[in-house]
Formats: sequence, C-alpha cells, structure tokens
Amino acid sequence: MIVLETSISCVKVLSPKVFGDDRGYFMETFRDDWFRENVADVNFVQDNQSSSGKYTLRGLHYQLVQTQGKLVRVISGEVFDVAVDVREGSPTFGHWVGEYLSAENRKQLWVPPGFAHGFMVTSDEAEFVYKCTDYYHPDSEVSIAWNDPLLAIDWPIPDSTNPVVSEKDELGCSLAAAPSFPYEKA
Ligand SMILES: Cc1cn([C@H]2C[C@H](O)[C@@H](COP(=O)(O)OP(=O)(O)O[C@H]3O[C@H](C)C(=O)[C@H](O)[C@H]3O)O2)c(=O)[nH]c1=O
Repeated sequence: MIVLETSISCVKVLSPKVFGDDRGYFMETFRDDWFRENVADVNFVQDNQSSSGKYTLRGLHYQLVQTQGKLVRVISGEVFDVAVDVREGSPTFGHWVGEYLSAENRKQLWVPPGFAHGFMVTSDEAEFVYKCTDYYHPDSEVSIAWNDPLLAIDWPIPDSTNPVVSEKDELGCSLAAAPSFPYEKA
C-alpha cells in the first residue's frame, strides 16, 4: 500500500498493491498494523456501503458526537470524493481535498475526524464502501451545503445538471453557520 499526500497533511490517499495473474487480481484493502503505523493509530468499529446513480451527491456530513474518521473506497464505478476541514483554528479550516476514487484506480481516501465528508457519483452507478472509527450518531449529524459558495467545491457536474441529493442535504447549512470542532494538531 502506498500513501500519497494531499493539500491537507492529515488527509491521505492510499493506493493498494495489486497482484494480477491470469485469474484476475488480489489486493489487501486494509491491514490494522500497517494503517496504525503509516496513517493513523485508530480503531475501526463500523463498515458502511451505499449504492448511488450518476450525479448523486451524498454529504457533506460529519458528527459532533462520536466524531468519525472514515476510510473510503469505491468497488464499482467512480466518485469524486471530498473532505472538508471543519476544525476551528485549523490552518486549513474550510479547505477541501477532492479525489476521484474508482473500482479501476482502487484508491482509498483517509478522512480524519474533524472533517466533513461527501462524494458525487461520476459513473452511471457507484458502490461506495467505507470503514468508520466510531458509531453512527444521527442526533449530532451536521449537513453542510454541497454548494456552499465559501467552500466553492469544484464538483465535476455540468452547469445545466443538478445533483441528486436527499431532503436533509437540500437543507444543508453553510460552513460559516455550522458548529465546528476544536483544532488539535495531529
Ligand atoms: C450514515 C448511516 C445511515 N443510516 C441510515 C439512516 C437513513 O435511514 C439511511 C440513509 O442515511 P443517509 O441519508 O444519512 O445516508 P448518506 O447520505 O449516505 O450518509 C452518509 O453520507 C456521507 C457520504 C458520509 O460520509 C456519512 O457516512 C453518511 O452521513 O441509512 C444508518 O443506519 N447508519 C449510518 O451509519
């Protein structure tokens, strides 16, 4: 597994070693000891999976209680995946990282606690799977508007197309109005 840096130091892209042969391929998608040593010393307690059609946009979400770190990847199709720094006092507060994750590139993105997360599907459909470092806590979930002008996230969607979003995400708030986390240097 190779770790690639992003414009926000604690957000990492992981690229797995793929063993191909005449049957197909094999790759290790997660190793606890390697991850603790090379990315973050965390426990994962919940795995999630979602399936979405083209231009579906899920996010930008985070939890104030049981703040979740997420290790995300795509097993079918392609998404544009985004992590936004929502840590009050962080030198990169309000900055975002965007990465194409796909079944083809097999890349993973590590989204640490303290970040809002979302993705938009760029293929006809996408199966999205991810590990979380804490349990779902819907009562403390915050939804930041995907099109917050202060974030100015460059979603790869034609101007004439609206993304498919949930009612909850339609009502997402601006980052300026969202509750944040105290910044603790990693
Ligand atoms: C997240 C979650 C949801 N649910 C239930 C609650 C709803 O009945 C249904 C759909 O939930 P929601 O619309 O919040 O799903 P997404 O919009 O995909 O939410 C996710 O979107 C972005 C990409 C994230 O990073 C988060 O993991 C998560 O917020 O699944 C659960 O039972 N457990 C869970 O952990």
